[in-house]
Amino acid sequence: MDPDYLPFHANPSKPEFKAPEGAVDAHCHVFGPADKFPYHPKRKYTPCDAPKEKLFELRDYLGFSRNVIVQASCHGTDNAALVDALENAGELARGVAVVDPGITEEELRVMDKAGVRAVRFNFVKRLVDTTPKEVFLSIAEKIKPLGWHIVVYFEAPDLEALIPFLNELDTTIVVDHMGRPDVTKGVEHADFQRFIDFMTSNDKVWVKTTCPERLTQTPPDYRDVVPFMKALVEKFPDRCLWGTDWPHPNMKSHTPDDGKLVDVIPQIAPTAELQQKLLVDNPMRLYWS
Ligand SMILES: O=C(O)/C=C(\C=C(/O)C(=O)O)C(=O)O
Repeated sequence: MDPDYLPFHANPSKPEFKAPEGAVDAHCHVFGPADKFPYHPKRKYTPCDAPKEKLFELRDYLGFSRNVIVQASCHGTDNAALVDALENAGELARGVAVVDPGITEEELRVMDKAGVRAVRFNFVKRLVDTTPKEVFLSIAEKIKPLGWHIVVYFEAPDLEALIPFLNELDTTIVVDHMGRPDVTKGVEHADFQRFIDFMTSNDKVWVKTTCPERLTQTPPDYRDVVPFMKALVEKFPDRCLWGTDWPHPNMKSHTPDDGKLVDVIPQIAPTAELQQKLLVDNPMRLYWS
């Protein structure tokens, strides 16, 4: 593991918040173990091993029932660890893969059978090299027959330039980590309002109200991020997802306590109805329907 990154929390606290029956951790990863699922030679970071057994143990400990496991850049387009976890979890997990443009229909069918329901387009420059938009568009065409959607990961300054490309994608789009707003600018700043306007004018766009631990300027206090998460849940209650982002790769500021992340949920979704949509209805409609 890269020496300056922190491993995931060995003993997270038990959350005070009781998630509703069937709650879904809709953004998490499995890493390695490296001796069985090696990391990509062109990766930009090396995480600590974070195997499926630890993820499923955390799921149960936090009071959740299902996972949506997202391929991370450290495994590149080798989705073997992801597929292994999906096959082990059966109906309790779905996946988001990262694929090459040359992927075959048969390879896609195998992934779909395992539980993959989306591909991920990563635009975060510290994680991946630039992929030509034509390549992403060709992948978007290939997944259409399967009915998969597209998860996108970008940083707030990139949104304006990405909008024309995102508008070309005629499928559901799910934005990771709220498009990574700069929380020092406040909810009313033009940057976050641009994201809200983008979601308002495109009902195909969903958002993950995730990663206060990455966005906060006051770790491990996440109060500066809550207004952003809460605003999205209130404005788009039927198009929000929540996740732990376990095992929290590339964290340097602190080691997130997953139990404390769960306890942020009632601050952003203060009613049982909003919690049901955020944690059960929305992810079930998108990944298990
Ligand atoms: O885990 C996350 O979702 C966030 C990060 C990493 C990745 O998503 C990835 O490697 O694909 C990050 O911001 O470093």
